[in-house]
Amino acid sequence: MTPKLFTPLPLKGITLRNRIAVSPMCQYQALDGLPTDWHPTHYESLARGGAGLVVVEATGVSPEGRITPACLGLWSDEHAAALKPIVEGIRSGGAIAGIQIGHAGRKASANLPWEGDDHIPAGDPRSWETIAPSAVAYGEGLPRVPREMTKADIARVREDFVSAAKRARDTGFEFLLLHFAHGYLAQNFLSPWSNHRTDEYGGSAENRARFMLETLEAVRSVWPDHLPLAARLGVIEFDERNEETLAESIALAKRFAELGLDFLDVSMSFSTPTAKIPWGPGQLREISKRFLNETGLPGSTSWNINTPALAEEMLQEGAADLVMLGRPLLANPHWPLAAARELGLPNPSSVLPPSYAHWLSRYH
Ligand SMILES: O=c1ccc2cccc(O)c2o1
Repeated sequence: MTPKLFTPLPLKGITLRNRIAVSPMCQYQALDGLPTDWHPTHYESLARGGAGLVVVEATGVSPEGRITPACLGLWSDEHAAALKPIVEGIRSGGAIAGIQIGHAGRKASANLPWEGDDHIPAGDPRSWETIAPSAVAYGEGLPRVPREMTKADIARVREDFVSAAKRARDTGFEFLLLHFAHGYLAQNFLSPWSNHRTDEYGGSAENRARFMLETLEAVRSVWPDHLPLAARLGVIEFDERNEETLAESIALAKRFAELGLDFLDVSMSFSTPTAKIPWGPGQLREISKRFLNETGLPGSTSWNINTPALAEEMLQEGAADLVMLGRPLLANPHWPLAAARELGLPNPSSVLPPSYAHWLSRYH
């Protein structure tokens, strides 16, 4: 029988050829938000390696929304045009082209992970002002206190998401993933760790979710109905209020579905350096299963899904409809071939393009 990992996944008007997605992974190779020679090769090789969906990395909806100065951006028509060859390369490799758009909030203006993974000092010409719901720093290597956002800031950033979504649409991306996780701006609004506002954007769960709800609704109005609109949501902080946070997140995901969200990627919140994250194989498996069961949304999850067998188990038990893989695909862009062989897919090399597959099935 065909392993579920290699069955197609219809999502609105598109169909993924299998359940393997390249999770958005920052490459830190951009210049002023524009792709360099690195990006087309990186993304096309992953598509040619057999993944069903390739999601381009966290892309800033504005210059100050980037995590680092080397992150991609989608704040101008020039940026959109520069991403077009990457869309075409992913498609020519046989995969669906997706993109994650976001704003880094209080984690913005940072050095590359291998160059400190910390805030660029305020006096450094490479740095920029960071903004967030409240003037509360993340801590540890990201100690800068962000400027509290005004209502005008909130409206501007929401419109930046809408503009980036329109550009992603017009550039040919067919899967849009809103970055509502990992301690970035949208998560900064949702989390009590970072949101101490006393206006309608702070306090209750409803108020803390307002930025996400308003942004989702605004993006939905410009994202084509026949294309899947997705969100990566940080559903748990791994702090003292996990059950409360999970209940709030499930209620929020149901509201997302009412507003037209088509797909949910279950991830972590990363709002505090004190989080006690239970690192390990399939660490979000049970949480993701609960989310998909209780919300009725199709979805995915990630984080240490590090073997084909684990990926297949998670799909079979309904913990995910799609697995978002990061490091396994960095280690081996042809991971789908290894998985096809391990899971016993008939003619496993068929997951690769004919120029590779033909020879892999001959001479033995
Ligand atoms: O969304 C993101 C973007 C960058 C990033 C980098 C390291 C670990 C992560 O979880 C990340 O998540």
